[in-house]
Amino acid sequence: MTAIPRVLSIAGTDPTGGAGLQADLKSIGALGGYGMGVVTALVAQNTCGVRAVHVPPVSFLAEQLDAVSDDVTIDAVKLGMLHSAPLIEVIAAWLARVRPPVVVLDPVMVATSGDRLLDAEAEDAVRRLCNLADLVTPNLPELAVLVEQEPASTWADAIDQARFLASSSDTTVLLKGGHLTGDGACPDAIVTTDGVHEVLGRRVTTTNTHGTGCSLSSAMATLAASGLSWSSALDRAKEWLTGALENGAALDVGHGHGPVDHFHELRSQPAGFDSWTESRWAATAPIRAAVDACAFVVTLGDGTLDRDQFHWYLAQDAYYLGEYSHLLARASTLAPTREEQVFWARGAAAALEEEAALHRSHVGDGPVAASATTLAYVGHLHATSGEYAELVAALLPCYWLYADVGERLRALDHEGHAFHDWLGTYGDPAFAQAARQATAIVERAAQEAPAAVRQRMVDAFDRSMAHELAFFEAPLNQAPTAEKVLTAHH
Ligand SMILES: Nc1ncnc2c1ncn2[C@@H]1O[C@H](COP(=O)(O)OP(=O)(O)OP(=O)(O)O)[C@@H](O)[C@H]1O
Ligand SMILES: Cc1ncc(COP(=O)(O)O)c(N)n1
Repeated sequence: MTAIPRVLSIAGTDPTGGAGLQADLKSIGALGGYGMGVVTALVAQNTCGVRAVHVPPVSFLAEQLDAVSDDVTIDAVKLGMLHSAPLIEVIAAWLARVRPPVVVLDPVMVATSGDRLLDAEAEDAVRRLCNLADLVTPNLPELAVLVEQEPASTWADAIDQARFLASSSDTTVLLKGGHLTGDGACPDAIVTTDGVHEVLGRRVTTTNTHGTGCSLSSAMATLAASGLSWSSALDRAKEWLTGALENGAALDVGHGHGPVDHFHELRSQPAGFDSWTESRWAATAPIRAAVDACAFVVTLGDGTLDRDQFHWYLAQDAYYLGEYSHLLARASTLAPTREEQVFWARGAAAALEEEAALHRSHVGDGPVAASATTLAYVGHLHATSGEYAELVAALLPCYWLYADVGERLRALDHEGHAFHDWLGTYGDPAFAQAARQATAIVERAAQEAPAAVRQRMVDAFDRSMAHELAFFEAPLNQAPTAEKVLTAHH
């Protein structure tokens, strides 16, 4: 597998670019993949509806599929509009032969406009195809057809149906709550026979919903091919898609159900937008440079670090993570939305698991004597914990800096490296995603905060950055220079 996953969409077309193959290629690109496309059906449609469908001969579908797989290694496949049973048979035979490592099936049946995109007689063939897919992404009416039941009217019923499909087709189901009506939530979930990973999401008030299902499924295929688990892929895809829905109307495309903005994350911020997190990141560049240059990080990277000093650092890290978990749980308690509550609670659980793993692997059972440096960092975090915005600003550097430094350390790893077992744990895409989410939460909090709170956030963030530097310097027992770096900068 390459760093840039090669993702093939097998789908119908939408000449207005909001759904089908065109939406898939944009989604794959937006999430960092290389997109390829095989056309099942040419659809004359726009944001108002479908006008006509032209299906090339089935033999031509087979020729397109072979043209791709004879030449290119495919890391993931997304299946969208399949039109009819003969096409599905060709695709099933090709899948069985080529066996791409990731297969996502979006069982497209009816467009948002109400037009059929799948022959009614082909439903059985789609049911059988579910067995060949690693992930199936039905909306509620499609799920009902697949399990041959009435459409679920509650989320709990929908989860039961998804569990039934996961079990009967031996697959994983991404259950989508877009068709549920009700409060401000718009939940999705990864459902397996073993459990449910829910992503609550917020419902966007917009008519730009054309192609959301296509976009989500191809995003999932791309993220899975990048190494994310289905749960982590959904966390990331949902955040991206919600932003795409929020920005869709500004595209001003069509008069019906317009498209979402797949590339919203790449666009420059509107004039006058001042990113709080970016400005703190830039302002603390001297501290980040000092972290990169400090002897601990340098010798960990080149493998010459003293083992005792490494173990001392890990023990401090274990102590820190125990306390950090408490503060993440506190952020969850103070969070203004369910989504943020869940994010911090998951972070708290992950920090505890990491602490336990460190004890098992390197630290042992006994209590850790926290150093003055560690206590100072933890004390600072506690001091910010009276107010949500301030606390999350203080918590962010641990996520962001660790992901940032980890990426560079990971690049130095190789089989014979003295710290191979440790460096290999850096660069986890799920952690990078959590760091991005934490950054987005802090950005929102900063945008909404009154000036005085914003100022306290600056202080909280910058001090945490300085404590991070001191933490990295402590194992080699250098005098902490964090204070100096900060003072010199201000
Ligand atoms: N108004 C909305 N606000 C936020 N998320 C939404 C909204 N509508 C749909 N979604 C999300 O979009 C994705 C697609 O969901 P949906 O249930 O609409 O599937 P679909 O019907 O297959 O989509 P399509 O509109 O392409 O047919 C899901 O992640 C869902 O939660
Ligand atoms: C080729 C094609 N594939 C899928 C959809 C479903 O998307 P939506 O339900 O948003 O119209 C579509 N309209 N066209």
